[in-house]
Amino acid sequence: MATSSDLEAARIARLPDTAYYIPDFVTLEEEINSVPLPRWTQLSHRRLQTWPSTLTKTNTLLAASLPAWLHESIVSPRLDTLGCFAGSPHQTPNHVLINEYRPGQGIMPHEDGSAYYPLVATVSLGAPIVLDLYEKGPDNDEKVNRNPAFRILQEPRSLLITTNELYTQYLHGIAERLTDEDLGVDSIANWEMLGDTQPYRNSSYERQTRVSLTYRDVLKVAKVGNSVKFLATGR
Ligand SMILES: O=C(O)CCC(=O)C(=O)O
Ligand SMILES: [Fe+2]
Repeated sequence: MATSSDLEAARIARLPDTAYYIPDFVTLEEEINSVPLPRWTQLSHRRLQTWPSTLTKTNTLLAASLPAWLHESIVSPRLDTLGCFAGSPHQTPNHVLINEYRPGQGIMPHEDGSAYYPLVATVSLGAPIVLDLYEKGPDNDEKVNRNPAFRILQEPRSLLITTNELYTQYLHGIAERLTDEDLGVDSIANWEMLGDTQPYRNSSYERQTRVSLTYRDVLKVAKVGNSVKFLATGR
């Protein structure tokens, strides 16, 4: 079982502090069983699920448990064993965003911001994808460069953790492309840590549908009465 010393061994040494990459974090069987329930919000560039609910305008989570298939299933206990949320206020994730990217879809460079403890744990399912990291601009909200400062290849079934300065000082995004190119030891920060470099022998691959489960700890949680809960969840 993965423990906190495994986390140290998984640090991506070529990146600013701090990112961790663990290939084969979930098994093929677990991957197949973790296909999310149909609760998608269609965005223009991808589909999104937010569990247990979207945050309020003041970035507050209305207290509610994550559904069992997200929280009691394999992933959360494994994250707890790794100890990655040990320093966060609730010591365990309380919020999960699930993104689906079809070929050609992506997510604009952005930062996840101060609503969350500065750590995101991302489980990738279905297909590989490249995550681009950009340095922040002088006004702290625009990317400096058109080109990413770093690129991380996320294999299906892998876990990627981004935290500390990498969370606060960089933007991250996924390019809207049909093919990820220029894949190799020079351009991919976690190349030596990949479970399988075979698919990238030709230094590129055609995108297929990829799903990401991004686990976070929302700092502000409000206990709510039943009436408010009803409004928030529609149940
Ligand atoms: O799909 C990913 O790996 C990144 C998703 C992301 O940046 C987000 O949901 O904030
Ligand atoms: Fe993000």
